[in-house]
Formats: sequence, structure tokens, C-alpha cells
Amino acid sequence: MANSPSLEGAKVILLDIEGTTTSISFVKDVLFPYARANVEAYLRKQWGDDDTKAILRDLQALAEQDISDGVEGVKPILPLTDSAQVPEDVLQSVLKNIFWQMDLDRKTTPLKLLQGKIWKSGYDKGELKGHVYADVPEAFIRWTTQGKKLYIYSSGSVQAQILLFGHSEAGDLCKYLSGYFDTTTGYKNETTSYTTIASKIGVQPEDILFLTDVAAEAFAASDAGMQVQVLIRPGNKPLLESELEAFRTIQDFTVL
Ligand SMILES: CSCCC(=O)C(=O)COP(=O)(O)O
Ligand SMILES: [Mg+2]
Repeated sequence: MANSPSLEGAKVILLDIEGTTTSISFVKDVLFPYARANVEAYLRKQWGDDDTKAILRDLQALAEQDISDGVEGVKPILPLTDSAQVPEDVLQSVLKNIFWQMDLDRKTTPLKLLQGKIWKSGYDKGELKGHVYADVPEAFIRWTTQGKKLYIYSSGSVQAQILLFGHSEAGDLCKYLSGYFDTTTGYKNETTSYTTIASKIGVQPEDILFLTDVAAEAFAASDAGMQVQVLIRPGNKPLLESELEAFRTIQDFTVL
């Protein structure tokens, strides 16, 4: 594929986060360890609230589905009860399942929703600041000045996305963003996720330029009709020769 990057007349720019606007190391070495270190305390404190109960129900349903699907190594979650006290055995089974999912970097919706809630307290306490590459704020200003609408599509929850850009090292960048999508819209390797996003935004897929670091996501978006360019940021997973031939690649946003 010719390597002449351009916005190609896109009306909308859809942005991935990890490996695209934000370093993989920030997600893997800061955000994920923060969630892992604080998940037990969070669950003990919030066990009875409605949001947490909904996430726990989804985690248990997912564990049962994994078992039914014969997923290797899945950690079962004991039946959830409405007891006022946190049932230690159930809590420990939930934690084992969560840590197992984290070890696999699974992008399941209940895990991502829970991580987002844990990160909120970290951002609110000033213990977390969202990493964005130096070229990101300038690009957001440039593209919005050109009349482009910017949206985020990440496996991280919408809450986690708003927190990252709202508490970024470059200040509040949410003012440049028109909307957010996460896996409640669909998983990122599914073509239908991208047709749904285009429909929700109210444009044709061809009007959207999707920027990501993951080839599987690029193929799914391209199959939906979107324009796609793939980021090669420091620390990103190297692309296969076939993937390099399939998509335009860029090192950063300065060329767009
Ligand atoms: C919103 S920051 C956390 C990102 C996250 O949890 C993740 O799994 C990264 O996924 P992405 O789709 O942004 O590469
Ligand atoms: Mg990514």
C-alpha cells in the first residue's frame, strides 16, 4: 500500500487509544497495575451498589459461558447472593476470575467497566494522569479547526476514555471530542461494530478515517468501508509484511 498518508477527505476521525493516542506502556504499566492493586478494596467497598452488582452478574454469566465453551483455565465464580455482608468465598472467586482475565489482557465488557470505575478514583485523587503522545493535542486542535469531528473507539470503557482525555498530561482534551464508543457497541475485531459506529455518528463508513495500532481492528474497519491508517508507535507490536502491505502506516499524527 502506498505510504502517502492523508486525511483523504474524511469528515470524521475515529481514534483507538492504546498504541495510537496513548502509549501501550501507560496502559500496561500504569493503568492495569493500578486496577489490579485496587480491585479488591473497590469490590469490598462497593459490593452492594447497583453498578457493581450488574458488573458481577455479567462477570459470572461470562464465566459460565466460558466454562460452557470449554475455555481453557477459566476461573469459575460462585453463585452471587444478596447478602449485606461481602461473602468472602464469592469475593475470592470473583477476584481469581478477574486476575485470570487481566493476565490474558481480555477485553471483555464487564472487566473494562470495572477497571474504568477503579481508575475513576485514581484520577479523582490525582494518582493518575492520562498519557497522550506530544503530537496528539496539536492534531486534535488542527483537525477540529479543519471541521473534522473526532470520536474515540477503545476497548476501555467510555468512562475510562473520558477520564483519560479529561485528566490528560496535556490538560482536558475532551473539548475536542464529539463522542466515545467502547465494547458495548461491539468488539473491535468485528466489522459490524464499525458499521454501527458510522450509523450512530450519522455518516457513511467511507467518511470515517479510523486510526489504530492493531491490524485485526484495521481489517474489520476496512471491511466495513472505513478508511484506515495504522500507527507504528514506540513499543507497538510489529506488523506482519502482509499487514504492512494492506494499510498505510504512520509514525504519529503530524503527517495528517
Ligand atoms: C481507556 S484507557 C484503557 C484502555 C484499555 O483498557 C484497553 O484495553 C486498550 O484498548 P484499545 O482498544 O484502546 O487499544
Ligand atoms: Mg490499541
